[in-house]
Amino acid sequence: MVPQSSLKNCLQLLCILQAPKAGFRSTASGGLIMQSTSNDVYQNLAVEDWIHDHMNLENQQVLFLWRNSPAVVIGRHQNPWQECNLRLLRQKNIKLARRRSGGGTVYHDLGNINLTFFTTRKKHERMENLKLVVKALKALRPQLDIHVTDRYDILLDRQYKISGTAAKLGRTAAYHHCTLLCNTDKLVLSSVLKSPYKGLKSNATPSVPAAVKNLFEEDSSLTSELLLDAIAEEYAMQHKIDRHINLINPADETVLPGINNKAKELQTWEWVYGKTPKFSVSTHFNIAYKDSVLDVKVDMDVKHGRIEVCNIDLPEQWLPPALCSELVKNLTGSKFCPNETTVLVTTLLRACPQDGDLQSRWNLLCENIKMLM
Ligand SMILES: Nc1ncnc2c1ncn2[C@@H]1O[C@H](COP(=O)(O)OC(=O)CCCC[C@@H]2CCSS2)[C@@H](O)[C@H]1O
Repeated sequence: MVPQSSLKNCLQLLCILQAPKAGFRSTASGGLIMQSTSNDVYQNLAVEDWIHDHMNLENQQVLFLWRNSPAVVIGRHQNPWQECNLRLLRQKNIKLARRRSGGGTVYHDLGNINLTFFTTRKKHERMENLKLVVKALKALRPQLDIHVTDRYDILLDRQYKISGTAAKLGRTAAYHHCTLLCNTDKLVLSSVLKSPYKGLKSNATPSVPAAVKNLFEEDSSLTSELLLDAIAEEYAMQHKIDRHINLINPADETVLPGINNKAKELQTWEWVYGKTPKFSVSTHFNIAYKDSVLDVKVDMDVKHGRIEVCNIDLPEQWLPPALCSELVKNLTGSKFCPNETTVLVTTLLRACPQDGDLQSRWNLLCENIKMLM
């Protein structure tokens, strides 16, 4: 049985969210605080998209609070191969998401909170939002030494980053979102945000690495819940609204029509990898086989995540040139992706003479090529 009060809240939220954009009727309040019931990064980014696309923010600003299970979130114009260790992400089951705002790459887990401030484009004010966060933290723990930098990071003790910022400015609506490190796994953070890929050239936005710290390290009585409540309270006070946090389920199509399609789109390979700005890989690797060591040179141009031009340079006596050019031909046009390459090389190998020695060489070569991806 749903309690009467939460049913009422849910209906109120439904009315507010679904009021038609043009004829939106403002409530008496000038703002709304929402918190996601989901820890899925794609669903939460989809809520951001939904609010940005559907809500009239003219008389009503929104603060959206959310947390994710382990995920790496890259900026809109970034290259995931350049920014993180994709193999480690796959091994550790850490999701990779591309957001719609620009800027660098961050790591999320349940020890990190995310805050999204929605306003009209005209009222977009990153510094004000960050000052609000600092004020809330100071109200909670006055001894904290925290301040906002001119690149909109929040620093602890003048040197450790505890929050990173990015923004999306639409035609009329805008949002500013930021992280806040409370108790994130720093070992995982630093290991996943290290790229092992060599010889990569691109014009994609690079991240700006920083020394990070958790607020919990400074004061072990701090929890994500305490921080969220303190920020909601400060937001409510400054916007003169009810401090009630409206829970929102990002899978609920009755409240957020079309949300599931938005979440699906954010998970597609075409969005996450395919939106990577054009880049090139120019590298070489050694293959040790029997008594010799072979040097293999590989050059690739990758556009929309697909191999556009491919060159593999290796001695003729090691692999029949026809086979090498068949590999190059098949790689061209395919996704720069180890799974797709596995399927492709397995199919090619089936059509090959059943020669054990040749197969071993082929496997070694293909494994090394997959390691570049
Ligand atoms: N969670 C988190 N919070 C703060 N700083 C982080 C975090 N994860 C990594 N880092 C550090 O920031 C740099 C990248 O800094 P850089 O300045 O390049 O990028 C950012 O800060 C982007 C912030 C995006 C915020 C969005 C809000 C909701 S969805 S993601 C990285 O190399 C680490 O050193």
